[in-house]
Amino acid sequence: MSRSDAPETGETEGAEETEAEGTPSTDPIDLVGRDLEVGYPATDDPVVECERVVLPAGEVTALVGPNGSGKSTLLKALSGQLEPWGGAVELDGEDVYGMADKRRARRLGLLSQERESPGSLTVEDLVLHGRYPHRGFMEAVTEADREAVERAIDLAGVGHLRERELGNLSGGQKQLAWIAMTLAQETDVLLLDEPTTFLDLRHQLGVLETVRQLNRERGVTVGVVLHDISQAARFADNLVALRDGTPYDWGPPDEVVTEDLLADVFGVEASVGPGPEGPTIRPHRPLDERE
Ligand SMILES: Nc1ncnc2c1ncn2[C@@H]1O[C@H](COP(=O)(O)OP(=O)(O)OP(=O)(O)O)[C@@H](O)[C@H]1O
Repeated sequence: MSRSDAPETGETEGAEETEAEGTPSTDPIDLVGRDLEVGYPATDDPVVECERVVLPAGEVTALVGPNGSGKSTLLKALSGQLEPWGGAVELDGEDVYGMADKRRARRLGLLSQERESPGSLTVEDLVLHGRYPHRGFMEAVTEADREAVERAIDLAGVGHLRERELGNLSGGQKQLAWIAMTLAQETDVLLLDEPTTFLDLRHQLGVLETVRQLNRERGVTVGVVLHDISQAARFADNLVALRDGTPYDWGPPDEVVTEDLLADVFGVEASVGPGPEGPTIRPHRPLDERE
């Protein structure tokens, strides 16, 4: 990793837990991975190896890299959903894999790419699933749950779909419903794996603006996998660029997005120049002139 000092910014390692169990914190919280080795039952070797990665407190960090570079795997490991073979993940100094499941789910929300739910479930019922960490499967829905569901439905803009069954929705509509479910968890940390997949441009921008709003107004720490590096550079405070399961570089987009990165990580020859909202990437040859 070439920028070992950058993510130290804002880290509050070992800070004392001040909030009541499970209550969303108002203080931003760092999520840190150390000496991670992450693999799957079907893999002989780890597919992600990472000495150190930090999602700085109260900031938005985008994970970028080519297909298969380990972005989803790293995000799952950081979320507490895929226990690393080696190393540790800590949230504000607390071992994420040592937390009780309910506590972890109240603090870390993951929008995964792997989603399963009965097609007969309505959008509103799906969003209510996001409240289970707060009330347990057997407990009655409270007024607080109802209010959180309404907030999440409103933020994701799926009010008009609330009675619709998932099985009858388009890919983009389903995506928004899953985003609403994740938002209903109301966690300190929000981890989103390709939240803009299936969405048209208006909804892509809407989802990213909503995430930014939660970050700005509630101090939510965000980790997000985005495929469009230009969009990631405009949107995020920090980028982590992965190559072959290992961070190649990390830091502010202006520093990370370089011609070397595009060549070494993405295999693309392009020039990078300053732009009004972040680096501008111009491929050396238009796509239609390539072989
Ligand atoms: N469930 C699994 N079992 C075995 N190997 C897996 C599993 N999921 C992912 N992998 C492997 O782990 C590596 C990293 O995959 P991962 O999905 O994390 O990459 P990614 O950067 O998110 O890719 P993409 O951009 O295509 O979504 C790949 O080689 C992939 O084949």
